[in-house]
Amino acid sequence: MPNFHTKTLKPLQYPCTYKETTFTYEARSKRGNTLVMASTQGEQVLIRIQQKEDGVLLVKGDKVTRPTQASFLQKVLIDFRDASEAEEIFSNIEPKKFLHVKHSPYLKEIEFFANHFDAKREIWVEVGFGSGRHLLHQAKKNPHIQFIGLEIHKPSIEQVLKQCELQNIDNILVIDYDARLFMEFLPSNVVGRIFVHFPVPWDKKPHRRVFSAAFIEEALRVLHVNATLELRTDSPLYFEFTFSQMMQLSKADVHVKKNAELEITSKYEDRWRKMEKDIYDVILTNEIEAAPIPKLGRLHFDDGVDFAKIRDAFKDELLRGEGFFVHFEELFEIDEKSGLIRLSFGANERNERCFIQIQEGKVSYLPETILATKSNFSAHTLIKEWFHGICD
Ligand SMILES: C[S@@+](CC[C@H](N)C(=O)[O-])C[C@H]1O[C@@H](n2cnc3c(N)ncnc32)[C@H](O)[C@@H]1O
Repeated sequence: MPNFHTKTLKPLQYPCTYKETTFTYEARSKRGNTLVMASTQGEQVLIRIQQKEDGVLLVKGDKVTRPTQASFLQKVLIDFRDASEAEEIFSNIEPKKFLHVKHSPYLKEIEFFANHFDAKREIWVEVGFGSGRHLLHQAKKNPHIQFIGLEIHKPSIEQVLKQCELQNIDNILVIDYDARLFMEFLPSNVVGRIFVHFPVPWDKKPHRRVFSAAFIEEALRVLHVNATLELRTDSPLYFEFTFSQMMQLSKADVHVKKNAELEITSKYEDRWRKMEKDIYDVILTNEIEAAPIPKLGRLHFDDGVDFAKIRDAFKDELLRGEGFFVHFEELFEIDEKSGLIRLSFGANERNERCFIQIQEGKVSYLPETILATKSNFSAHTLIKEWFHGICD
């Protein structure tokens, strides 16, 4: 992440503009950290100034506001450095130092699936596509199918997008998102096949596996009748675990194969075969048409709150619910009536890091794009109760 270190920053008068960047306000926390709200070319960026033990200030972009291009963050930091006449001790904010996943029309953000994705043709999903050999092979062989590739490893994403470009493959959408939570974003009965090939076995921490009762339930909802959820693994423990999860369904059509050949083998499969390991397939066929679900909206607050009351009651606090949590991390004050709360919340597997902005009593999330997934909604309800507990 771009950042610079300095011993001094000249205070700015807010709001002010320097070159193409506008600095709107500054907010301070009791821990001695500062946030500066900046915007450039229509993008909002929060700058975080952290007081280090040796008196040095670390200035960087806050992770919560992610501009669409890393270069915007660099620009804002350069303008802030110059506007506040900072003398850098260390810096890596000059352009061209950061590599990021290349822009591609096939790389999508979760917002796309929440608000714009229209399932016009049958969808096949591959979870954790890795080198992408299987995904690319299937996409070339089935041009009438819309593929969605889920992966959390950036170099693998980069590699598959490059192959799509080189091989003119236009029926794969790629998303950097945890597969355990992704299915919630798909409509019911639109998917023909879900491939989970050689998932990380997590033999010592089975709760981290992609497969769980909740994952199977969501997978069955998105699969159309006669469509399949397919696990391929070299781990006997993963195989037994998945099979027993499927056997807990009240009715299930499950097929099991050992050492079946596929048309294409992945890098992992090649490795296990060389080691003469057994390979297991577990294939669950969906037999039930699921009810449609509404599109996921965004979370928002209807009621106002009193910032001074919240500020006086605030402490670093962790609240837990079933499968979700809310962590109120730090409160920043802009003035008597306005401030920001930095928090993380949502599913235990994948949480949102964001701010709650309170300005003249009005409450909103920053960024505004927090989606009402099941876990986020439960956490949001807990946040509202917490506000009511303090303000009522
Ligand atoms: C062992 S590799 C297998 C890759 C590929 N399927 C193959 O057969 O070669 C597992 C892959 O799953 C990805 N992965 C792990 N957990 C994931 C999750 N929760 N959601 C999406 N992808 C995940 C990893 O980044 C990794 O690329």
